[in-house]
Amino acid sequence: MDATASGPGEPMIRLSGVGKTYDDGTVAVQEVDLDVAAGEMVCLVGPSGCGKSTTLKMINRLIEPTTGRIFLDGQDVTDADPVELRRGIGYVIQQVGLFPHQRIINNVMTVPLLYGESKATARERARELLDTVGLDPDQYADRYPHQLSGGQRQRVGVARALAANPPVLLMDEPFGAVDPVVRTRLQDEFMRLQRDLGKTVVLVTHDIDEAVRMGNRVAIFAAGGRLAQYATPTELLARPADDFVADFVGSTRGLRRLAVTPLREEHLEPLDGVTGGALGSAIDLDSSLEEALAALLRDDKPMIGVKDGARFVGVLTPAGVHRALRESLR
Ligand SMILES: Nc1ncnc2c1ncn2[C@@H]1O[C@H](COP(=O)(O)OP(=O)(O)OP(=O)(O)O)[C@@H](O)[C@H]1O
Repeated sequence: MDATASGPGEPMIRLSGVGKTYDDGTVAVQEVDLDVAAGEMVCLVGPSGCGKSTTLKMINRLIEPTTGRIFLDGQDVTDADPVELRRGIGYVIQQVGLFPHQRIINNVMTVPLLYGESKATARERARELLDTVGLDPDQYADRYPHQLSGGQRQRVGVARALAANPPVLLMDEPFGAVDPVVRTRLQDEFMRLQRDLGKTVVLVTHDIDEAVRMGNRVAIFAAGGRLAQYATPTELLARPADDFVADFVGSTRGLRRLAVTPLREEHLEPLDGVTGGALGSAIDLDSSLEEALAALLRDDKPMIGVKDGARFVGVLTPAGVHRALRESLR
């Protein structure tokens, strides 16, 4: 296949044989091939030092690859001007990198101002973006970074990365510095935002749960910068490519599969003839299998009712959960 061909169906990001050997001889990334479709969220995951950040930073040329080529929307960017390139790619890092002595609004306005917007337009845009990431501009715009919680600062980082309206966002451990509860909430919010805005996202994490929860596809890196597997969460958990991946996703990967497998109407049984006493409290059809199984166990009933909005659509039994898991791979 001609990797330079552009056109419909072309990936938004393509890494073709991209590798990095640092000057001291460290092979951080072996030759990696990786396509990311437009609007897709891809998570790079793996143990410490396996080359995830290096791979991410090669996409916006903060680090120069030593081999291979990188295509953005069909264009070879390996020789592009790195500064120009970075303007079209949002970048979010764990430490957020806000200017400590500037108010939140000014931190976000930096980017539209850089693009030559007037102060008034930049301010308006920054306020909209704060609102988009769930921070009330009336309350937060005039604060300084140290007057915000870690999770709030992280949202400002996302707002600033969105300010140039880039089609692509790169995120390096964006939710790493916050506690687990805030982390889950930020993950949920960000997934909703990404779906709404249709951004193409590459996100680095060392947390396999975060990766399979958020990624449409997940790239698992192994020591020495080897791409061990690139697959959907369901494929990855059900069919690890090798022992390293199997070990990394863990012996409880069956449970992880429950979290990433949606419930479907075809896995339900009809309501007919079911007496109220056999039925646990109802769950929504858009639940994951994990939520469904948790509800079954909680109610200690042989089956649970499933609703689509206000309408009962059937009952789920443990056998239905099992069938759903098996069929999720077809
Ligand atoms: N400037 C550098 N010079 C030499 N080696 C480097 C340099 N930067 C990173 N490395 C090495 O390259 C390898 C990959 O580093 P990288 O930061 O990409 O890993 P990572 O998977 O993101 O790790 P972590 O999860 O710990 O952040 C590591 O062995 C690291 O020590």
